[in-house]
Amino acid sequence: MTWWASADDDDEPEFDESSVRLRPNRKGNKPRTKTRPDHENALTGRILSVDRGRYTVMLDEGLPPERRVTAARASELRKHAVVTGDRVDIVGDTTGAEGSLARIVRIVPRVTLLRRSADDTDAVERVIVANADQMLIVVAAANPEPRIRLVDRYLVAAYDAGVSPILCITKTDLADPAVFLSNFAGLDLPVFESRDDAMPLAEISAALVGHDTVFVGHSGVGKSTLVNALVPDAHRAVGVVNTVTGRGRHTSSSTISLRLETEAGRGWVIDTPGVRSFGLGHINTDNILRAFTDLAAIAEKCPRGCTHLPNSPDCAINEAVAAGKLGDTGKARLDSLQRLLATFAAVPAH
Ligand SMILES: Nc1nc2c(ncn2[C@@H]2O[C@H](COP(=O)(O)OP(=O)(O)OP(=O)(O)O)[C@@H](O)[C@H]2O)c(=O)[nH]1
Ligand SMILES: [Zn+2]
Repeated sequence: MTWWASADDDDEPEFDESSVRLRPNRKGNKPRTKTRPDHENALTGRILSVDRGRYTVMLDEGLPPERRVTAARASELRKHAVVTGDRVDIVGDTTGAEGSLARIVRIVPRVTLLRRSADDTDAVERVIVANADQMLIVVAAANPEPRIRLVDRYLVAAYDAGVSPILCITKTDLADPAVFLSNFAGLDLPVFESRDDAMPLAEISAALVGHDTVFVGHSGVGKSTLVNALVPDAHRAVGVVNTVTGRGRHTSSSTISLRLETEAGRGWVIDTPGVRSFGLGHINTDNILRAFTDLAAIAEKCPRGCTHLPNSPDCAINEAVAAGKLGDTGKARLDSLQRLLATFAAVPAH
């Protein structure tokens, strides 16, 4: 379905994206505007960054080459979050000239939507990134100490959003990450180990080509170091965005899309310096199980409402593992699943 705003909206005043709040558990974020297919001249592009109501849009390839256009939401879209990674149609002044401002009149239906609650009890949710298909979770082997629970939260958020997680453990020069990594042995989780004097850039790049990968991780884990090594002009790109929007240096705390260029192809790195953890108030546990395809098939034989936790009566997965049917791998998988489900179960009801 296509959603259009009216053609004659005035540009909206500045609007702080962080204050856009959505009702919980709503599927997607579809603007409820009337269908107005009168934007035949609309150009489609991708939101690279958002800064207080101004969006930097990179037009699709084939359109004026990689033109970056500053745009604002048409008024009928103003209650709907438009976020980094969104694909949008824009009209009006799409020249990208200094001081020009185009209007966003349509959000192309999203493939994925990464959301978080402000905290676990928050009844509202925030949209972080649209259309990412991978999440690179960056943790340090030490300084700061890695936290299993935080990684679990990222994993739960990724599985819920239908985004494939990848783990990158940095600062392996400071500590051996083997014990920490053993916690994730049961997962289908590619793992990269990195130290700043020997970063596996070719391997990480290869995993990112052809994907939109959102990087998450606490401040200080070496995320910027990694992003700058992967995308050498990352700093320049940030500078360009700031110049175009004419705003200060606040983009360092916002989500930004950076183009990854490699000999093997291109991809997108979506840096999220401001997102430190994901509240899980909006999560649907079924989505966590769905990420464990092997176990999900067995869970079809579970009783209705089965939590699949260790004390769950007649749980088919627990029974299969206890009977040794899935071997050691199955046991590790179940341990991982149960830890993630417990992460969610620990969330207070609201
Ligand atoms: N020992 C060691 N230090 C590292 C490594 N990678 C990054 N660092 C250092 O860790 C500190 C934090 O690195 P950043 O890249 O700024 O980390 P960040 O996660 O982007 O943190 P913010 O910039 O605060 O968001 C810096 O002093 C880096 O030099 C590593 O592999 N080993
Ligand atoms: Zn079960």
